[in-house]
Amino acid sequence: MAEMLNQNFEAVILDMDGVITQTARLHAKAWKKMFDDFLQSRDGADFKPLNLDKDYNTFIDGIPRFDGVRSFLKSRNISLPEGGPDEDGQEPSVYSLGMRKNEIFLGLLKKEGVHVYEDTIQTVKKWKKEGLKIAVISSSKNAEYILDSAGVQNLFDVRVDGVISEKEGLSGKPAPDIFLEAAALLGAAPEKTIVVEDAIAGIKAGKSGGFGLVVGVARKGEASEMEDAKADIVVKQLTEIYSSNK
Ligand SMILES: O=P(O)(O)OC[C@H]1O[C@@H](O)[C@H](O)[C@@H](O)[C@@H]1O
Repeated sequence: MAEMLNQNFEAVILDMDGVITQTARLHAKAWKKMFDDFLQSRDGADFKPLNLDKDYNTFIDGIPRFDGVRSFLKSRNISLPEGGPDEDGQEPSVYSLGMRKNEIFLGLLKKEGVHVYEDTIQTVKKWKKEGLKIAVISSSKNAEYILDSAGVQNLFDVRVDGVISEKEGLSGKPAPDIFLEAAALLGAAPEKTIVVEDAIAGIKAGKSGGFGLVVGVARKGEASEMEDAKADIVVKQLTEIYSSNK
């Protein structure tokens, strides 16, 4: 592994939820609660609940909020209106379901707080000392708030999140746009840049963007799906990567 990193990389771009902060689990919990409530009210007691391993990882994880709603509904052949901030909120729509999920997510964040993964913080500090430029990216519109709450905002030279992506018209993962934008802002060529991801959509985005190394972080042992998505290396913790970048 050290050999693979011995290639004079200039920069690292890390995903936030699940790589830097322990918030991926809260997103998953909020999505499940929102969709299970919706499916139950639509289909009654026999409803087929959202399966976190299959449905969440395949259709929702890592992608922008309303893309996640659309993608899961499509997987169940459910069609809903788009809706929007001006609707009365009574009828389910892509917008109202997405906003309901965010309400549940923010409630969980408030209750549980934001915690970081120490292996990531330690590794980022080491990379910074070695002279690598570091960016954080996230599909989430809550990224700035989460990084601030965790007190780690200053570790990163650049941030491209869900709010910025919308403003700039960037396509969501698995499109590579968010990573390419972060690399451009860092002034680093993609082939000289490492991408660190925990979601399959993010690994696919890193690969299609032509990044020099795509690292999958499989904290719960989901390594084989990451290998299938062509991650260059898969680790359980970032401290497994020991590079002097020389
Ligand atoms: O709804 P938000 O906070 O803008 O986040 C969108 C997505 O952000 C990603 O980082 C998460 O992995 C997804 O689960 C989440 O749905």
